Amino acid sequence: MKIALKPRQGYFKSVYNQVSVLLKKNAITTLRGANSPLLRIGASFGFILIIFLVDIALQADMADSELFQNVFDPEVRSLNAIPDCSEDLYLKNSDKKPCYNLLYAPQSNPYVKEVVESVIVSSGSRPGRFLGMETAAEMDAWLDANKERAQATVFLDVEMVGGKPTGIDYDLQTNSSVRYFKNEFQSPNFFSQVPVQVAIERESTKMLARYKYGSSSSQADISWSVGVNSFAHPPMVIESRIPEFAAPFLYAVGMFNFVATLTALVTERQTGQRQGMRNVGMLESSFWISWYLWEVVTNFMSSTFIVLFGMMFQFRIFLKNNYGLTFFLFFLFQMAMSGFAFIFFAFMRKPQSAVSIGFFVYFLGYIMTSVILSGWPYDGKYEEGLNYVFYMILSIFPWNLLAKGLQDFGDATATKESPGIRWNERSSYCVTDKFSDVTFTPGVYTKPNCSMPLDEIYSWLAVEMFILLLIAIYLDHIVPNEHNNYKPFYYFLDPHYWFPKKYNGEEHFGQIVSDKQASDASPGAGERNEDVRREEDVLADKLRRIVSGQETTETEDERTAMAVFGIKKTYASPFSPCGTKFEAVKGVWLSVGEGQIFCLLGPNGAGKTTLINCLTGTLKPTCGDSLMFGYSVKYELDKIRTFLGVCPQFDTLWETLTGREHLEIFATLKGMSKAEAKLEAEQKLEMVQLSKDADKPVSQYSGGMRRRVSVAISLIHDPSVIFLDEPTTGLDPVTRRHMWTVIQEAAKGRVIVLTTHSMEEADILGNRIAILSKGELHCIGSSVRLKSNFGSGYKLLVQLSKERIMREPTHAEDVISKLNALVGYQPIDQSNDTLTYSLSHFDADAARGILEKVEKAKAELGLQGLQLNLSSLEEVFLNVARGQTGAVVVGGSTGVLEAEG
Ligand SMILES: Nc1ncnc2c1ncn2[C@@H]1O[C@H](COP(=O)(O)OP(=O)(O)OP(=O)(O)O)[C@@H](O)[C@H]1O
Repeated sequence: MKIALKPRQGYFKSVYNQVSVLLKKNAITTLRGANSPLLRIGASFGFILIIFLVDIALQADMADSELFQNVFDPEVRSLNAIPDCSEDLYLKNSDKKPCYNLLYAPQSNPYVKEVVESVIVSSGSRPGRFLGMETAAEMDAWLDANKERAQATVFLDVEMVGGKPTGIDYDLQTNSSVRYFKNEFQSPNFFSQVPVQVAIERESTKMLARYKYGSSSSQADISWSVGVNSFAHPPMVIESRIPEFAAPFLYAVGMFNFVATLTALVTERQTGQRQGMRNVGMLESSFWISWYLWEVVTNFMSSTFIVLFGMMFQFRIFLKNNYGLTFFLFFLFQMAMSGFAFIFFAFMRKPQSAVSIGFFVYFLGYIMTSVILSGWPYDGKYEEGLNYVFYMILSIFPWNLLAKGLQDFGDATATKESPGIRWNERSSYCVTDKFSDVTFTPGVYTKPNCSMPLDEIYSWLAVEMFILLLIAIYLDHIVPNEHNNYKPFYYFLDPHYWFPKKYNGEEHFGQIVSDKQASDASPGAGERNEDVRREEDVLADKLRRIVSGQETTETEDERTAMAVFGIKKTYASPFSPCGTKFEAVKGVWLSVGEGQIFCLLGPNGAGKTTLINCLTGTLKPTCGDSLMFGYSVKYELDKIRTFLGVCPQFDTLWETLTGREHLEIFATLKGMSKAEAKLEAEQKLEMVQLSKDADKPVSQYSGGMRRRVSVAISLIHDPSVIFLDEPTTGLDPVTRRHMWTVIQEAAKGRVIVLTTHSMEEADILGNRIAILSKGELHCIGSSVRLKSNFGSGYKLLVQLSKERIMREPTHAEDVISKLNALVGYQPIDQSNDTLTYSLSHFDADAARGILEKVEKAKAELGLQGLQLNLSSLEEVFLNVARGQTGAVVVGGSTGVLEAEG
């Protein structure tokens, strides 16, 4: 029958209430958890501190240089000596051949030779370091063939008048490679060109003077000494190089939030918390909105702290640029990174991988940002050729935009006089035109040869943060989740996704009926236990009546408040459609009446949890469906969830939330108001005897206490159908008995499906019991019925009088023959004075009838005692479990749906 659904809140009200409570959950778990805000604030502070210290270290390093010191009397450097190409200039060629200080030409000219020899002597060089040639072309060819072997070349053209040299023209070429040695980049001009030039000029002049005035003339004695030094100067202002190295550190702050968000999301899914919330009716929109808003809150906080700490440490990029601009850059960057975290979430199964993913993303971003900081592709040429493609592609990654923004902020505050960027200049400061066309206004920062101004960066990041969220939601639908549920990639194109198809009972159940007919006709179908077969037939008849229109899903029928029609579940990897498939549940039919507790027993791996997951909508069954109070699980799950309570096999609780907070959150998700949720939490905590510990975090609960919280959650908001998957695991005997009372109380007017490995529990609680093994139901019925069908049934134990047997040796034979006549069988065992009769073929009434007959003859036969025993459920369970190997004892049957036991 269809039950009236509880009045539901409107969609927007539901979303509002659910989002509020989910935000509260996120706030509490973050505040109390390992990802405490202290860590996030600490990350902002820590990285800004690192930037500050690195800046100080760099400034100290620069301060050693003469440039940054007061120089009153600069040191004069003598330029007389030509440095040795190997020892002073470290000219190393790859083939390790000797190097030369100077190549000269023409070597056949005696005046040239004279000049060069004087150069060698005056500069104290080794003669082997000078190589003579004939022409300039010869020297060029030598240089081409001998890389990095010569420091300089000189071609001297000697003018001759009257057989005497009167003047010299010379061409000097020097090696212009800049080399790093002696801890600095050495200027080739200073180190080689000027000394060679000075030496050639000096010795040429001396040689010309000697020939003009005669070598003995005093006029030929020319003194020549050159030295260089810089101007005396005040120290140069040491400029901060923060913009050059801060980007990776500030990017790292954003990665903290990224990893924290990813870990929290994946943990929520892996532990089953997300599914648990879905089971009580959490809307997908509430889930995503709550996470998104939570990201807004945390990223707002984190960005504010970055800016505040930056200002506290007196960084010009935070002090001189508009605060709003720096804040927005970090905030929008972090929001876009949250979008990336949501995307990774769709693919991740283990929260531990979040850190590795974080490292990978950081490393990727680090490499990319190094390129961005070199100025490409956000320069004036961004529209040229392939540049535009890279411009677009690189802009997709938020870290590149962060690096560009930081670079602009840095450039705008490069010196103490730099004005920084003001709010209303966020677009105009960046000028694409070539430098020459740019108009500079004093006090206004202008960046020439620039594209992607801050305004555009914000737009890109803002669009990204929404688009990445949409992509993440889409991926969340199409990537198989932890239960292998997923939608086809084109799901949003299917009109039924937006406007659900009206569910047609006839069409839908018609398919199940024809599948049933086909399976009945298959070989081995007749070997099923008769009770199981009868259950199937009764339910299949009901379906046929629904299909033929004689009955509707709403037809009053208390015995089938919940009816399961041929549920099958096959597990197969969606990534390998050709892989092996495994049928965990092989077509189960069963019904549970209103007010009944239905116990589902079975060995490990029998398929109990899979069946329960199919019935609660956690798993999509491969075939079949189920009606709960007239509603189809396949088509009307959202309605069913309003009257469904689920206690999963494993507790899906948040370690940092208290028992009370759990109950309040789940009650609100189920649609209760704040005040109602509070009251409900109080009542349920009392019901499971947790009131005393209600305000302790779950991390301080024992296994049994956690189990009780899970049971309490399943009882919230008066559900009509409750699934309890091993609810009493880990409870002590006293608490377990109390829990049994709770379950029995809860069963009134409801349907309870319970799985347990405790036979005692099933015996006491179960109105009906079914044993599932290897995905198939092997028996179904009351405890008594199962015991008589699958156990050794009833046994009658008769105790004879010991004294009489001693006195009259024939007495025993006499009594046995009379008893045999009364019972109708021979005893199966006779030990001392006790006879055991097997009544395995008798049902409870017949066995009781025999007991009564023997009871009446008790005095006449002089019997000491009588006992009627029934085999235990454990024996039944073992028999059925063993029965899979062929030893099942199949008993007779009476009606299936009668209220037995
Ligand atoms: N996601 C899955 N993919 C593949 N096989 C699965 C999956 N989940 C369960 N199974 C398999 O289905 C079978 C039934 O598992 P299920 O958890 O339903 O058993 P169970 O009766 O609840 O066992 P237990 O008493 O140990 O809880 C097992 O063989 C299990 O290995």
